[in-house]
Amino acid sequence: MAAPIVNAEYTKEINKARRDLRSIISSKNCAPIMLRLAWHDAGTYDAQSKTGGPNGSIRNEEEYTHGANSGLKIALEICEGVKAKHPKITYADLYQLAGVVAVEVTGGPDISFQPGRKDSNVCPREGRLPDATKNFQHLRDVFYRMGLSDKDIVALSGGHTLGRAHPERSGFDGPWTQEPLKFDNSYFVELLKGESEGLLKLPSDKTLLEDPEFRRYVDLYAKDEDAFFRDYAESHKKLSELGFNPN
Ligand code: HEM
Ligand SMILES: N=NC(=O)c1ccncc1
Repeated sequence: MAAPIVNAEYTKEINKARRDLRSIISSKNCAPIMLRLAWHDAGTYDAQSKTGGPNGSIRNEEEYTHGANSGLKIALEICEGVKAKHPKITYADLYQLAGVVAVEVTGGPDISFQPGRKDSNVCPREGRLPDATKNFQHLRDVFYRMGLSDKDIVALSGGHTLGRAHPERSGFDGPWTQEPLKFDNSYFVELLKGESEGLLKLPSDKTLLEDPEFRRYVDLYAKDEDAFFRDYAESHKKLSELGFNPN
């Protein structure tokens, strides 16, 4: 499929869709699942083969039925309503815009959004997203494959400041923080606190404490929310533009 021409008309549609997404995500309290959707569309990227990535392919049943994507059809259906109002916007741009708005409306950092992603119906094989039961080596294997760094891995894991796990989706249960609709550095504060009644820590979260390079960033972000916001915004933008060269 061709990349959209990002002219004044397309930019106007993006701005209208951004306003619609702000209203919908705020009123439905669905920021967490919208952020997860954006991350799952982008997180399939393979830098070596230049396949996968933020291209809207997750809208296809072949991909949204992957185990790691369990529950995401809810977010896809919400996006369909916005797509119907703004048909010229690609799914690839729409999902990444939803992710940026989800962070914004929950009090997180502003993430600059560059439109122009093209859609693809080529679905990557299952298994490109990280496995919550595995450790720091697995995280490096998956994120390095995308072309991301240790700092990106820790900063982006801070996305778990939002939302919760659902037993029927992943087998895990519960929120990571006391305020799962507030984007802040509490994921890292809780990580350093250790086990807390009712709060979740995945094995893939706890592994960030075990590796000295990861641990350095956990300590920084728990202490300095501005540093977390700065690095998160940079890493989120990188993730949302994997394989995409804005003109
Ligand atoms: C580092 C590797 C990661 C692993 C292994 C992982 C794993 C998981 C799992 C198992 C869930 C629970 C799904 C459910 O039961 O609903 C989840 C939820 C979530 N993840 Fe991740 N995740 C990772 C990274 C990320 C990243 C990079 C982001 C975004 C920047 C993110 C954002 C979210 C959000 C917002 C939720 C909550 C969704 C909801 O409330 O419906 N995760 N993650
Ligand atoms: N954010 N990541 C996820 O939701 C997830 C990733 C991998 N497997 C299950 C769920």
